[in-house]
Amino acid sequence: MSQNEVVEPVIGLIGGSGLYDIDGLEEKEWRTVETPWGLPSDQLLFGRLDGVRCVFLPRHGRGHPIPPSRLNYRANIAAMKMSGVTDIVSLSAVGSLKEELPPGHFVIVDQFIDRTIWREKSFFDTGCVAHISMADPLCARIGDVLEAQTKALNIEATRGGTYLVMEGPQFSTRAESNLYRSWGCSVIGMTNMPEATLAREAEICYATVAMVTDYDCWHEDHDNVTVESVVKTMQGNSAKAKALVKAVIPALGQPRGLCSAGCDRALEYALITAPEARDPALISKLKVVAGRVL
Ligand SMILES: CSC[C@H]1O[C@H](OP(=O)(O)O)[C@H](O)[C@@H]1O
Ligand SMILES: Nc1ncnc2[nH]cnc12
Repeated sequence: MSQNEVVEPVIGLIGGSGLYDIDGLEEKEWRTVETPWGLPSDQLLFGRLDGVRCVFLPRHGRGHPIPPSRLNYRANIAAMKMSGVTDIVSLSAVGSLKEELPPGHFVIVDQFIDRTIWREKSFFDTGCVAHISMADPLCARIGDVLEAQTKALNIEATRGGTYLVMEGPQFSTRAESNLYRSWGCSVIGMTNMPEATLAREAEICYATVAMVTDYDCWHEDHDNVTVESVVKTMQGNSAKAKALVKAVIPALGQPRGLCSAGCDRALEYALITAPEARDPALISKLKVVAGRVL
């Protein structure tokens, strides 16, 4: 990868609760992509929007059969990488932890607090150890595009905010919800970690549009979150989300240089295992996500 390299972006879209397809895709084709970590949540939908190559994955599978803790996050991200994806936009339903972020509002998240405990969080393992930086876990370059396009479309959106990732599948207790509020978190959901970490390990730029569907369970003037309330609000959100996607893809899809935020070089100084101490079987799996540095 040279500093003068021209990248022809391929845009990955991960659709969350209530977002199971993309409007306006041409040359559409669902394809099975098998990875060294198994199968992703579903087939991937390949297509083009305004000539830009796109790959869509319904995070929980079509019909939403897979809960957050059982998603094969490694296969989902590896399948994106194997499909040539350079930039991922994650679309996620979230609860609001702040009065000023009402249902219908979008948050272009810039931080995470990861409270998940059951998930495989790295492609790397015994036989090849890597430590990437997660100081800035989301791609600010994609964030700039999302911010500009929400403004252009008059979508109420906030740039910046911390997404608390809980294990689920149960929603939070009120004490937990208030604890996360006291930590200054903006929104809560169950899926964006380890998705974002794995994207960074795979050197794919990743940004999240968190679409507020409810006030979780802390707000005295609002009912506690239910699946029904999430689905209902997402039905209202999905037209806006689809319009945003349609605007963002051509903006992100222009040929460019290396990512100004550096996500595409995340592994540059991350590997610590000496070549002679590496496990050949693991290295051969890792080639599809980290081949650039192996
Ligand atoms: C259906 S409510 C809970 C569910 O919705 C969110 O999913 P996603 O991030 O894929 O939109 C949340 O994280 C939970 O998985
Ligand atoms: N309140 C909430 N908690 C966790 N995940 C959510 N997804 C949508 N609303 C949520």
